[in-house]
Amino acid sequence: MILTVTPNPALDVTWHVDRLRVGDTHRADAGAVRAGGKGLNVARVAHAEGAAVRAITTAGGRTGEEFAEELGRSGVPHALVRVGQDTRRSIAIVDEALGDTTVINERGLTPSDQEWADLLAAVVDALPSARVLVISGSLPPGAPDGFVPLLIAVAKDAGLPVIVDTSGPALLRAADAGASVLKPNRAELAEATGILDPLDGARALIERGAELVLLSLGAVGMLAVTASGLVHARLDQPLSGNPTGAGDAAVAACAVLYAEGERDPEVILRRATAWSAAAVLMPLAGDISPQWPAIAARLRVSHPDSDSVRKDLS
Ligand SMILES: O=P(O)(O)OC[C@@]1(O)O[C@H](CO)[C@@H](O)[C@@H]1O
Repeated sequence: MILTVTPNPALDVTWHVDRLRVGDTHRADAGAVRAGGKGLNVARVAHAEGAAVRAITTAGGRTGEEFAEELGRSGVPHALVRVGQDTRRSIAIVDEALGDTTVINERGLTPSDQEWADLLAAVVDALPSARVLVISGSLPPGAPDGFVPLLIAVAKDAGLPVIVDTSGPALLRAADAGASVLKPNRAELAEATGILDPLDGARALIERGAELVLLSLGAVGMLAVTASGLVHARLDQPLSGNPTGAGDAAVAACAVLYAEGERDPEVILRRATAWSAAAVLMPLAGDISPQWPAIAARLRVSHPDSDSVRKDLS
């Protein structure tokens, strides 16, 4: 079973508009509302692809009620820790003309010390039936610095690999704690490490203790960086659509393969890049197109040296 934990879930609202103009008034059909947050999207995608999953997260207030109802309807196996604060919202506005998406993420409200302890206990309870732990998404303001390292430690003690997709200082802490896989995008990597060169940034995470860094690069595809080398995968032609949740689909692919015992970075990178691109074709985060095997067949995969990667990324 793939166990996901989302410390800062969101009620996702997605609007589709013909053309987004800053400062203008727009009319849209009723927005689609989903129980979101990165770990929820990972669980949805893996569940839809037939994997056994369990999504653990918090829910509170009126938004939390709506979140819990939608999650119940989705059929994704889950456990909710009830908290006193309202679940935050995340707004995605898809510009149909540009094929681009603007996202506003509320920062989220801080759970109490007891609620953090309840969330940790829910994860610890589920660990015995898990084959991989996924920690995904931002942390709410005021989150304890030690929360992500503690989750990694308990999972590693139980013999499980841990995949982490987070941002800010938590990304560095996850590397220091020896996460098996980290999946930053270019901006998150530069912000967390303070290193502008993406290759040097990814290698800094490996030196700190991560085994594999999957660096998502948008239209340029994805890079797998390990202590022993580099693999690059990209599509022959980038796809346009809604990229929200594309990174979560990559994490889902990685989690499914890790749960099956796969550890080859190239195999993982191929599936992650294909699922990520297949997510862009779907209107809502948390879904991937059933066309993903055809997309996988269009991948160009290489084992480049550092200089040619840098040229590609400049
Ligand atoms: O604030 P975070 O946790 O970084 O991102 C939250 C979020 O934008 O990410 C998902 C898409 O990846 C959405 O479902 C979700 O609401």
